[in-house]
Amino acid sequence: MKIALIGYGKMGKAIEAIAVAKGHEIVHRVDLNSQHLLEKEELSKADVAIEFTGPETAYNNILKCFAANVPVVCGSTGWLEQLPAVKSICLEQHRAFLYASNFSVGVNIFFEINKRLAELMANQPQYEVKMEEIHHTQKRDAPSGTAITLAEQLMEKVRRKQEWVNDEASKPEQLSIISKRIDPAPGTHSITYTSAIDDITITHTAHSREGFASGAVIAAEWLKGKTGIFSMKDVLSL
Ligand SMILES: NC(=O)C1=CN([C@@H]2O[C@H](COP(=O)(O)OP(=O)(O)OC[C@H]3O[C@@H](n4cnc5c(N)ncnc54)[C@H](OP(=O)(O)O)[C@@H]3O)[C@@H](O)[C@H]2O)C=CC1
Ligand SMILES: O=C(O)C1=N[C@H](C(=O)O)C[C@H](O)C1
Repeated sequence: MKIALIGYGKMGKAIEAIAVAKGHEIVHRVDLNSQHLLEKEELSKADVAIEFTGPETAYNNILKCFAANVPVVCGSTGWLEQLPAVKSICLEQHRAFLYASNFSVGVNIFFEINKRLAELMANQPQYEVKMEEIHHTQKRDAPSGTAITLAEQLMEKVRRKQEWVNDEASKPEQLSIISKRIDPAPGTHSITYTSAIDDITITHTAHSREGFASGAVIAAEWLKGKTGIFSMKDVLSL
């Protein structure tokens, strides 16, 4: 498979190592100095694009992939307000798009555990709940995209929490997400339910970027030749 890597930083390089080891060809490595590779004629040489740049650039890069009719796997976080627009353009233009706030198999299983635990806690108001995420100091967005996904899943079930705040909660209906930036943490997410009697904590700790990168390559292999909007739940049949 011919892959265009849009974003050739920490993730782009980790994805390249795994893709090449699996026999894929990297046809473009796009960073800030090689924006011409996002032109239609260049991008359309790829079977699939994998986009890991950052919050300010993801939206335009995805639209460039749509313009070139290249399926796009996007892992950039911090741009979720533009996600509805991307989805409607994808459907209008019959393109292929797969977004995940976290591509690791472990975190996608953790998402399912989070939903089930939240379901069990829905009618247990004696438990207060809060979240914590820890990442390296180069991370530009807070809270992490993964933490936002976890918070949204939790609030869907635990209706006493109505909004997340990236701070200590000041109102009972707020869900606190505390963000810590400590090197070299690749990504740790915890959810803790606390009552007067006990605590329950679930934690996912990434040991490296390998899980995110290999999940993105699996997603790209899966997306090639498809049309529509997908998630890792589709890829992993969860
Ligand atoms: N969904 C997931 O599983 C994961 C998501 N992420 C997310 O992925 C994103 C990237 O993370 P990471 O690799 O650590 O970040 P880095 O800062 O290491 O890399 C970002 C790369 O994007 C490039 N870039 C910036 N702007 C553009 C642009 N307009 N077009 C093309 N390339 C551009 C940068 O180029 P230059 O070097 O020239 O500045 C750099 O190569 C973040 O949003 C992060 O949160 C990270 C890990 C896992
Ligand atoms: O920027 C990172 O590094 C990571 N970003 C993703 C996020 O915002 O959730 C996924 C992972 O935790 C690493």
